[in-house]
Amino acid sequence: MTRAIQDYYPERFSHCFGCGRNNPHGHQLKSYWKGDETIARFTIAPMYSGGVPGNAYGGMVASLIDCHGTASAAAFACRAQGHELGEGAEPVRFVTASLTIDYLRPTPVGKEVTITGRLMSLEGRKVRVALALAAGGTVCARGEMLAVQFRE
Ligand SMILES: CCCCCCCCCCCCCC(=O)SCCNC(=O)CCNC(=O)[C@H](O)C(C)(C)COP(=O)(O)OP(=O)(O)OC[C@H]1O[C@@H](n2cnc3c(N)ncnc32)[C@H](O)[C@@H]1OP(=O)(O)O
Repeated sequence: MTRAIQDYYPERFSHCFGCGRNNPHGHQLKSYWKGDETIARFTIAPMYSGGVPGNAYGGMVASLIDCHGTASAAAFACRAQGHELGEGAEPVRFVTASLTIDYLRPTPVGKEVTITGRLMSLEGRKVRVALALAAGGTVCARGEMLAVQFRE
């Protein structure tokens, strides 16, 4: 299988609770290209239940959208520079400056969900990404992110 976008993050930036491959206690979300968009798949464990059993709590939904969004921003920026992840220099890294989430309907636990990302705009260090989390083909939450390229 193709390497995930997060697998290209340098070691020192791979400790994120949501998507760091070096965080054994975290979710280790993996995001991939799907055509011109990005996709991640994840099954939320029942322990992340919200107030209603069977439904995920909102922070978990936001966390998945957040980590997929920053990975997508890095991939979109890389491709816009004319190369793919893993080619040439280290990929640029992005952090979330702003994230809005619309919770449209409950997100189930124990079932695979998909998180997709679409490039909205790219302007200097700023990348805007439209995000959606769906279960069984039904969109449960939408997000919009402003990711800013990290100044090291
Ligand atoms: C945590 C560090 C990790 C680093 C590695 C990541 C690896 C990946 C790991 C996975 C990560 C998982 C994901 C996570 O959880 S990432 C963790 C959650 N996010 C953070 O902790 C980020 C905290 N914020 C910052 O560090 C700074 O504010 C950043 C770096 C974002 C910008 O500060 P910086 O001094 O660098 O730049 P700037 O202030 O000149 O702004 C630049 C431009 O952006 C515009 N702007 C800024 N904010 C907003 C806003 N809220 N709404 C609208 N616009 C905003 C601003 O007007 C300007 O526009 P323009 O005037 O140029 O047109």
